[in-house]
Amino acid sequence: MVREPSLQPVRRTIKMASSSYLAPLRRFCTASRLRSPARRAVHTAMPSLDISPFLSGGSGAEKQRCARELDRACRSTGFFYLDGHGVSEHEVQNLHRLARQFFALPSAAKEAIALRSDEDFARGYQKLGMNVTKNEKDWQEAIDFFAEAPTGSVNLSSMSSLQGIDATELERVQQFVEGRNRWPEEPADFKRVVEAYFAKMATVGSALTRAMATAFGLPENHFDPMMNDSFWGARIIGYPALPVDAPGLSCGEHTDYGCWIILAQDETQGALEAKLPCGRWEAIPPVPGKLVVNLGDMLSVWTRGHWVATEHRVRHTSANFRTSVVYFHEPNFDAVIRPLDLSTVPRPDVQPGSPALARGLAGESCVYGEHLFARVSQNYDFSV
Ligand SMILES: O=C(O)CCC(=O)C(=O)O
Ligand SMILES: [Fe+2]
Repeated sequence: MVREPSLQPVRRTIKMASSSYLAPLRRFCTASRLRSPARRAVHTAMPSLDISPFLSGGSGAEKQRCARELDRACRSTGFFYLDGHGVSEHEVQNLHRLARQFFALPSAAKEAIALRSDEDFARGYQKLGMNVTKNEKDWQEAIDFFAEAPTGSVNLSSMSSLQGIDATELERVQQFVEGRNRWPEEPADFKRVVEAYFAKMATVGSALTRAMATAFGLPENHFDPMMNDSFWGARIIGYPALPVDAPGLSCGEHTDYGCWIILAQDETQGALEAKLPCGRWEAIPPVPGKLVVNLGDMLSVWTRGHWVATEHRVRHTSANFRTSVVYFHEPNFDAVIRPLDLSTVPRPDVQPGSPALARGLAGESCVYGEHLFARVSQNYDFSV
């Protein structure tokens, strides 16, 4: 017999937070302000989580502890370091080596896999200035990847905002969903290594999702129907130093769109920054052996903002060429996301960012693909 998920523990957890959600955030901001600058330089105020209980068969007690820690981190900072993820430091360094080799190629070789406005407009290489955040050019180049949905496998008719749109626009969504990734021929082992890394990230993302279900007192597989065909995304990003007179940033202030964003930074210090609940920007330095995780907008919908999709940005001002490999573990494209508990008071300061997200936060259904498509469509400037 399939047991109906009990929402009781969820209600309890979320209600407690809704009445006093600012308290842990205030504590966090005060505590991190009190740290000495020297301590902050080598360490960081961000929490750490060991996900291994959910990746490699931990005991019930270990999983409960991990889920509690996850809940705490997601309510306070919305950013945390990840241990026990199964990726060695050697693998991460190898990724960065390949990324640096790719970005060092002559532009013709990189343009051979350019992202194209007449194809799916979202997969492939973007030269410097092509990526845009909030209408400002980002000082970065990148290769973007998405899941490759088999033809006809995604149910676009479930997307309410698509019902009134014209055929051309619908065709664009279809092209986006069913597009194919563009892999460079050089470096020769790029595709093999990167695909293997993405496959590992998919298992890490699933483990985080099982931990989330446990944190809410739900069966571990509760989110499977919405996440079992993840429309994942990934970016391999190269950042030259940000010129002092650049109009934008290396990557402008934003929240990410889906669920779990898993970041492998290179060794550059002080580039990635997250906005703490008190409004202060905090550097997220790389820590050897650890990955960084932040939360996307759909986790905000499920929890009505009590798990924080934290704003972040990159300001890479030192002279080296920085690389970062970002994996987005996301819901299925046509997944319907609704708050887990409609009696929870939404957190008042969450910015909707798209009509679909606004509906989700208000408790109506929000189809992930609608939100994603709305946000991704604003990300590129094809005129450069
Ligand atoms: O470069 C980084 O470390 C983060 C980039 C980022 O936030 C993004 O691509 O969404
Ligand atoms: Fe991001």
